[in-house]
Amino acid sequence: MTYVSFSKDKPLDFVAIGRLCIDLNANEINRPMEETMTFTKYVGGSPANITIGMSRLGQKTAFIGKIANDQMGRFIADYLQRNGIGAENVVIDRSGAVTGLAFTEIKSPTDCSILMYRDNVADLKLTAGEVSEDLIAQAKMFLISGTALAKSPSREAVFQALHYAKKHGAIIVFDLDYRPYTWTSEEETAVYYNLAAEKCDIILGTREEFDMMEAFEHNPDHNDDVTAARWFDYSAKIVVIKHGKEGSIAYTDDGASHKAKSFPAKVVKTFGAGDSYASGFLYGIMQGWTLEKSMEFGSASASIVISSHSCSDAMPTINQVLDYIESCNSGKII
Ligand SMILES: Nc1ncnc2c1ncn2[C@@H]1O[C@H](COP(=O)(O)OP(=O)(O)OP(=O)(O)O)[C@@H](O)[C@H]1O
Ligand SMILES: O=C(O)C[C@@H](O)[C@H](O)C(=O)CO
Repeated sequence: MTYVSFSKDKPLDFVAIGRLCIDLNANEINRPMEETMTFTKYVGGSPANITIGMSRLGQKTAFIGKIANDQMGRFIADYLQRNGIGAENVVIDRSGAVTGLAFTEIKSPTDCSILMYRDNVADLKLTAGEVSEDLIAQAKMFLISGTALAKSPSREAVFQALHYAKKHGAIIVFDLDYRPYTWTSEEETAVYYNLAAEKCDIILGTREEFDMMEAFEHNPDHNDDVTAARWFDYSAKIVVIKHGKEGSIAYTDDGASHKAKSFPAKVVKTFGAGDSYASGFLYGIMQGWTLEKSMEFGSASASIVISSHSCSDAMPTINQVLDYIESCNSGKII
């Protein structure tokens, strides 16, 4: 099934731009963070998680970003290298910026939150001049993540990268990834998200994220059909609206749509669902699978990750996802 056409002769399957951070996930779970004493450190950052997921699924990947010139930055660089993710355009900050931290609070399997330390972070200091056109020219698929639009110079770096991706015919994905604490106002967010989304072939977001983008639009019922239709007037070929445990719905520019259920999960934490869903879904689209099969693969990938303590480390292989789907369909996992 071909919803989007990839340039087969390009050497890289997937390149993303945005934040490389550190997740510090509480070890003492099912309690507030005030009572948490220890954390486990993982590489994090939504676009980084998605890239790690694509790499775990056997895709040739690379990342564009900026890391701190300290132990955390070197931890991230080493992890990318160990996971086969090209880091030639991961720039080391020299201004004394730090690594973004995401402390996760797991009060219960359904009550999780993230405390993000985002002041003076290296990832938002990537400049347009540091973005490699040559690297983006090699990518079949190029992903941007909304949080990178939150501040300059990262904002300009993303728009320059979008220009390169359009120029070189990459399929452009926008994972909305709205994190309010990184923005000054919903209006500012909506303006920049909409400007970026107009250039993208595939847009993935939650109902709430699309609601934020529709601050100046008329969609009082938060209707998914209305949301999707808007983007087919621009560059979009596929629009995916995620609804948590209720599943997801995807639309294509030929008027088709498909609703997918979520898979059963022994939920440890809810976050990481979106990143793993994205890597699984995008993997399916790259293989030429149908919406239905791609959404199934993404949904199963999400259930695996939310049943795990980490996001990045838990990103599954192809066989792990296929085994999970088979186990659910045969009733071994309910
Ligand atoms: N509790 C759950 N049980 C099973 N599957 C889930 C659950 N929550 C989410 N998912 C799966 O993950 C997909 C994406 O989840 P969600 O809609 O929460 O995205 P998100 O908010 O971007 O995720 P994140 O929490 O990582 O930011 C859903 O469409 C569903 O397939
Ligand atoms: O995206 C972030 O900065 C936080 C992530 O690293 C974390 O794993 C998460 O929230 C995944 O969605």
